[in-house]
Amino acid sequence: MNHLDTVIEIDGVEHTYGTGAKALAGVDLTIGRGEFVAIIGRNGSGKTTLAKHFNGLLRPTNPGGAVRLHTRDGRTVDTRGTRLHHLAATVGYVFQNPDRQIFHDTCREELEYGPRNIGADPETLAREVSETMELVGLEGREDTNPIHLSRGERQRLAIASTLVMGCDVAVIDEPTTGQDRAESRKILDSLAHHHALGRTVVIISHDMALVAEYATRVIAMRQGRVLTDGTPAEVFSQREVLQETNIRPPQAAVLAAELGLPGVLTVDDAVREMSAALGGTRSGPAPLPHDDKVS
Ligand SMILES: Nc1ncnc2c1ncn2[C@@H]1O[C@H](COP(=O)(O)OP(=O)(O)OP(=O)(O)O)[C@@H](O)[C@H]1O
Repeated sequence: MNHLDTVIEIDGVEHTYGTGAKALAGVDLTIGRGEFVAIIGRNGSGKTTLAKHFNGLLRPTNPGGAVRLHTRDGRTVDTRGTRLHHLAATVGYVFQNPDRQIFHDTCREELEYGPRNIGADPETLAREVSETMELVGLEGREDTNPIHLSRGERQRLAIASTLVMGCDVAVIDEPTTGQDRAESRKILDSLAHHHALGRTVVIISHDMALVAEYATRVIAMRQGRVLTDGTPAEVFSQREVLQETNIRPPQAAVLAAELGLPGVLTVDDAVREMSAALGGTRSGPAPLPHDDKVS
């Protein structure tokens, strides 16, 4: 990836909390424009601490560590020494608990608040609010009080209130925790629509099936360092490496690997590959002959 494509640069970053807990033990990576990145790893491996460095919510605690953002207008800003609201124009952050960032009496006011503060004119504001409500599947709920939304809808509203700011990178900490399958999918679909507009998305997730389906890049963390980093296919094929951080690849991938079908990540991939292996069509699974051995 060339320098122009880079939007976030993490350079030798360590972070030790005041309690003495060393959450990041030396991280180097770059996030490129247009990536859909999933950060994975067991509890306490440093995912949230790393993600909070992306927009200056946390800063490196080692003098040699640096986080630099490359803005759309060609500037490079170091998060150390730059005020949070300047950094927020490039990287928006959605917290794990949506209720931490919902304050207004209607969804419309919730979405209008940020852009109005940075001087959006009424016409642009109205258009952006309506486009973003549609993007997250909440169209028609503009006048609803957020307390009447389900938890999943509030999560989508919190995401929308970040996306509406037009930042280059949206970082969402555990967007699907506590959501059922259908709602998790709606949340990830919203992020996929945003990504399709050319934006960069970074999620922290424990849901490997969704990570495999939506992310273009997976960064696995272990004990404050990057354990492995690559495409979902590359990362999830390293089963022994992932075991070091207690991550099990998506079940479809594990099953397919056991059946000798590498490169499978999702249930759809598995159906297609198994169907082909059994001599069926690519459009659906062939019936399994009774005496056929598939392993
Ligand atoms: N505010 C804090 N003060 C002190 N220690 C902290 C703080 N936040 C996190 N830690 C510690 O830093 C380490 C990394 O935590 P972090 O929350 O970044 O990990 P994580 O991978 O995001 O975990 P989880 O999946 O549970 O959210 C852990 O040992 C944690 O206890």
